[in-house]
Amino acid sequence: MSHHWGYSSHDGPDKWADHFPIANGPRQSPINIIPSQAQFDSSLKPLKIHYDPSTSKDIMNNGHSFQVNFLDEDDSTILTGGPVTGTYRLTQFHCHWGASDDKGSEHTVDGIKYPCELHLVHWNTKYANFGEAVDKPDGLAVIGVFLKIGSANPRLQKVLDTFDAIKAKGHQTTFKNFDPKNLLPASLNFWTYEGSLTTPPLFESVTWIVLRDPISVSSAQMEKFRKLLFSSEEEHPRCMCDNYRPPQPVKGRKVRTNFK
Ligand SMILES: NS(=O)(=O)/N=C1/NCCS1
Ligand SMILES: [Zn+2]
Repeated sequence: MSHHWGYSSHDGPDKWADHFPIANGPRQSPINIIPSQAQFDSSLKPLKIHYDPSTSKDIMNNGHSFQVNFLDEDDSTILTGGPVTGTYRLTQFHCHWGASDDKGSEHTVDGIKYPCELHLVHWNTKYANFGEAVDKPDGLAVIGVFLKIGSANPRLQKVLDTFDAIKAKGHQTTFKNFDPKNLLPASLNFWTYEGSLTTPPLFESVTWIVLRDPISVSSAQMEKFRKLLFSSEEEHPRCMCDNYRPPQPVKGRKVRTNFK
């Protein structure tokens, strides 16, 4: 039975352990990244990202975030290299953000919160599909990209333009020929560590690849994220914001980097 969870005081991150005890596990995400304590690892290979825009399918409001879904029946849109072994297929991307520009990211850097964090979710093709991979220790690889307040980002605009159509929970609309590679910063310098989903069921199945450099987003664009709703059309409207989990205990884990 799927347990209801959310981000408010009665069903938010502080309550998740009630139904998902792994919330207090040894490799939970997100974490606060401390660059001075991260270790350069020369054995890390360059991150290889091959995304085919024709695999983008639709965009939906799942009541926790917006989510862009991809066709993942073949190796058209994949991640290889970096910290991962083998081939991981992109299945979806989504974001986490705050009610104001001073918070919203899940990972933090030296305690700094960004207003938004993008997650590109990939699953290991050694497993048959996402559902098989999602709870395996090497099942997923998620690329995290920080968004920083600055000039409006034209590459986000196609996503933002769908928000009126997916305002309420459960709404979905087609979203074709979108290339998520355009949402990545110029540099693929990253921090990597072994972690978990940051939303229930919080499986400890994610190799995190957090890019060092942010992409830009304007305050006006952030205001459009905040017009989305956690609630369905029948419910009292609740603004979709502060849908982020705060940093979790590192518990001795090492964070590696591919840059000095
Ligand atoms: N935020 S997250 O990407 O770690 N959480 C997820 N839950 C299901 C697929 S990705
Ligand atoms: Zn996420």
